[in-house]
Amino acid sequence: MLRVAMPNKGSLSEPAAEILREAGYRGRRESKELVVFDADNDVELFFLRPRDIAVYVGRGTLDVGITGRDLLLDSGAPATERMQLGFGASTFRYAARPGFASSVKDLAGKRIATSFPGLVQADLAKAGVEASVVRLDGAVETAVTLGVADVIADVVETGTTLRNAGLEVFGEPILNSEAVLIRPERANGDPAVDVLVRRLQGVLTARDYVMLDYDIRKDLVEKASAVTPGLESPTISPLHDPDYVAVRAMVPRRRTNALMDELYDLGARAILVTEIAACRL
Ligand SMILES: Nc1ncnc2c1ncn2[C@@H]1O[C@H](COP(=O)(O)OP(=O)(O)OP(=O)(O)O)[C@@H](O)[C@H]1O
Ligand SMILES: O=P(O)(O)OC[C@H]1O[C@H](OP(=O)(O)OP(=O)(O)O)[C@H](O)[C@@H]1O
Ligand SMILES: [Mg+2]
Repeated sequence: MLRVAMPNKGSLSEPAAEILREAGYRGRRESKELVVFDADNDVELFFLRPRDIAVYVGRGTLDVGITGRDLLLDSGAPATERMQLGFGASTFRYAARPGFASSVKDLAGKRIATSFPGLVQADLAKAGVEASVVRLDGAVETAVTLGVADVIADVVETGTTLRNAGLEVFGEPILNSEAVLIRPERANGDPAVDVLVRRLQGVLTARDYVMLDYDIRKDLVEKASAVTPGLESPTISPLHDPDYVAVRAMVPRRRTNALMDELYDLGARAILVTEIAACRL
């Protein structure tokens, strides 16, 4: 039985539940459910605090988990990334009142508030800077207003929270984070994990690609195939009219309209886009 750690709350919990559901696993019936047994897939899901997930997986108590890269690295737990999940993207950055500092080098002797002391200590050590780290549970942006710290280091997505607190980012981002699937560092190969990874990859592919179909004159098929090479190679099918063929290929969703324009200019007609519900590459 595969034992999976899932975030029970916070911004990663809904998209994490969603990607597992799309991959064919059972979800929670209500948000207070702590353990879900999915007999059909022989999987047990444990809903835990996002911050604790790397601890459980690092100890090998649970086989895999979904958490943020920032939480994984902050924990220092012996767990590693098995795959990126394409949601929960954010940066982890220093911020202060405008003009207070321009790089980590300016932080010597200063007080830095954060919920990620592990990440901050490591960044300060790398820069050879000595500063004091004030550990807070959340809403760290307010620490500067209240005089508890000079600087904060926190998760930034849109930057709205910082702006509202009158703060500005400075220096290089400490980390680019996103949701990741993690494994114990010393894990052995596990076929059940490989199945989970393949299923999740299928979901990501179905989200990122669409299926494109079109008809084109036979003499243009090489040119058209170069525009839509597909994953391996496009499917070319004969049509009743011997001068035409039908072409079918997966294309990146974000390029759909640009590719349709290009194909139309080339002479393709009956260009159709369809969603991919699921796939296994
Ligand atoms: N605004 C955000 N955008 C993207 N990811 C975020 C955002 N806020 C937090 N995260 C990510 O969520 C994870 C932290 O989860 P956690 O549940 O501790 O905090 P949260 O999502 O801020 O929820 P809350 O503070 O309401 O409990 C980290 O990996 C962090 O990068
Ligand atoms: O750049 P933004 O789009 O504004 O998002 C970033 C904010 O979101 C999270 O806070 P959350 O609302 O989870 O509160 P918290 O600080 O208590 O965790 C994070 O800690 C930042 O404060
Ligand atoms: Mg938060």
